[in-house]
Amino acid sequence: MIDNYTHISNNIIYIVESIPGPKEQSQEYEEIIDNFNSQLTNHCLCEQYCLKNKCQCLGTSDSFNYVLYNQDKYLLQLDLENGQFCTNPIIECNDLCSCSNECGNRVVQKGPMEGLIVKKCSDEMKGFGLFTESHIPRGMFVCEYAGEIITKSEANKRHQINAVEGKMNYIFCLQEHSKDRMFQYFIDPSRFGNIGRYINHSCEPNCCIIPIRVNTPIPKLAIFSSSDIVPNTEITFNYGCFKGDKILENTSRTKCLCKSKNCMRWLPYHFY
Ligand SMILES: C[S@@+](CC[C@H](N)C(=O)[O-])C[C@H]1O[C@@H](n2cnc3c(N)ncnc32)[C@H](O)[C@@H]1O
Repeated sequence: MIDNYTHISNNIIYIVESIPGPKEQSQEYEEIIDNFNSQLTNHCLCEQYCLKNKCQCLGTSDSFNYVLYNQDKYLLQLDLENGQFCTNPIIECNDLCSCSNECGNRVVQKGPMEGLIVKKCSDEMKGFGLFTESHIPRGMFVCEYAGEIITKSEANKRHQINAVEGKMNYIFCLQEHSKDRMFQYFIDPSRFGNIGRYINHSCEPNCCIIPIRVNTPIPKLAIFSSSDIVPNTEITFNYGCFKGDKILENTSRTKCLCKSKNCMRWLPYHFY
């Protein structure tokens, strides 16, 4: 993966992809390590480009995951019936696939888009934010939200420490539902992270997070534009994208400064 970005602060270590958090004696941690080190067995035998209905990787969704935009740029496929992004699980072609590196089912694995910059937000309380210098069409892969993959108990511990020390919270919890099971992944880019760690919340965001699998069973938290974005705009997503988020007014909560018309006033709060 190519990623030419760096951090503005020397205290944060730049990683291009998520890595396991510090060693722990727990079954949950062992599962993280097992999954991190395993290769998805699913792979295709396509020649050069993958074809719908023939490709094993696309076989899990009944359409292409991405559509060609221009040259070698691809956009996330929209569900034509409702105009939303498809919610099928997305698996990209991987190291075991026989298709070429130019196959259109390889997007997130190629790294973040160019033209992203980190700068102070006009509202100082928000700290830094991620901005785009170029136009972004709807459905474009912006970057991953990469950090340490940690257990639920480590996430809770770090969350409490952040609250006591008045530090910003960077932990993102992804919940995936499969039949009657629920899977949770906790990603913390506060110490080890990529450019995605600077993305602020908005109640009317221009991006969304979509879990995408490449080589391993652990999904990448991929940030895609959910609308066309003009140059010099701040990149945002809604931090509270799952049921169970409570919009309670509470003095310990962070006031939302997104300034959107439908602002919910507080940052979403997850009970893990
Ligand atoms: C993932 S970080 C985003 C980058 C961060 N602003 C920085 O300076 O590094 C999340 C933290 O940024 C701040 N933040 C993000 N969105 C915000 C918003 N809409 N209003 C106020 N603070 C926000 C909160 O402190 C939150 O815990």
